[in-house]
Amino acid sequence: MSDLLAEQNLILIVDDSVDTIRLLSGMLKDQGQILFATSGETGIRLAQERQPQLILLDVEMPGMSGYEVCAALKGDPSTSGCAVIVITAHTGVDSEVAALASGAVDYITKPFNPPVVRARVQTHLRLQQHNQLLLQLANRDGLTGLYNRRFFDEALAVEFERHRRQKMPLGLILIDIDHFKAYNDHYGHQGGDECLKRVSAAIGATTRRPGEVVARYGGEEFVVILPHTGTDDLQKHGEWICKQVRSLNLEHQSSATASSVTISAGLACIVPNQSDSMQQLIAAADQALYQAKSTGRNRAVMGTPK
Ligand SMILES: Nc1nc2c(ncn2[C@@H]2O[C@H](COP(=O)(O)OP(=O)(O)OP(=O)(O)O)[C@@H](O)[C@H]2O)c(=O)[nH]1
Repeated sequence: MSDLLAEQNLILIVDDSVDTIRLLSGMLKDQGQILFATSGETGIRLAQERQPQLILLDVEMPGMSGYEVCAALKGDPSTSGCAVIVITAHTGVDSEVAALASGAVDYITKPFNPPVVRARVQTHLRLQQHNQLLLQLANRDGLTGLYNRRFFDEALAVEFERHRRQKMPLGLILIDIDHFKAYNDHYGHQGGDECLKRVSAAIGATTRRPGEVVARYGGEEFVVILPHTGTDDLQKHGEWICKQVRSLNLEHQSSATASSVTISAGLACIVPNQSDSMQQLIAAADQALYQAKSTGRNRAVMGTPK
């Protein structure tokens, strides 16, 4: 494995035996950065915090067993993407089946055969890299690098349900670049693409908290999901995004609004109840965006879900 690829890998070893951790760390030190935990509970916490590509997980541990830890990792969206290889002294078919049924991708028995351990780990790290690349291609917009519409639709559905359960306000911002057709006409399509990239980067840089999503919604439209955000904070956030784009000072000679590129933003917020749908939230933000456009552009306007 090249040094560059190895640098990007995080491998978590979860085993109550410090000797085993030492042995495995020695075998795998050139395949990635090694993290370790001596209990299942600590292993899960570390996996949530650090998102390793690969976890080597002992079956027999005091407290949670390896199978329980594996099932918990697979049931949590923040760790379900980590590949788990189960380690055990048992060589029976039943334990192998139990490991695979709990969500492990592979199974290594003690005593270790170092070349076999290294080869298996390397195979799964490569598969993980391919998976990550595929996910990147499936979820990201090619031009701007922001999340795409497909990812946004899924993320909003998840957040809507979460906020319904928690009875918390969910904020949404729809953004449209002002007079972008005129920008294309004046600066050419390639110039327009460059502008889209700069504006995307500015909007993307406004995300601060876990769960916030910035996506390209369509051609020159963007969308922001803001978890746990009520109307006051949403209004402030919308105005801040408009300001960040204005601060780019991208010349726009054919804009009827300003001498530089500006955006309009439609805002909407909802504490979803059983009968509300995410389409209502999107429609309210869309209606507010229309208002922002028709009342002068270069502003953030709040809508009301109906
Ligand atoms: N360069 C470039 N242009 C795009 C892309 N996607 C959409 N567009 C252009 O974005 C423009 C959107 O124009 P309109 O929807 O008419 O709106 P507008 O000119 O921005 O005017 P207002 O929204 O009313 O301020 C169209 O000319 C599209 O061709 C893209 O990926 N690259």
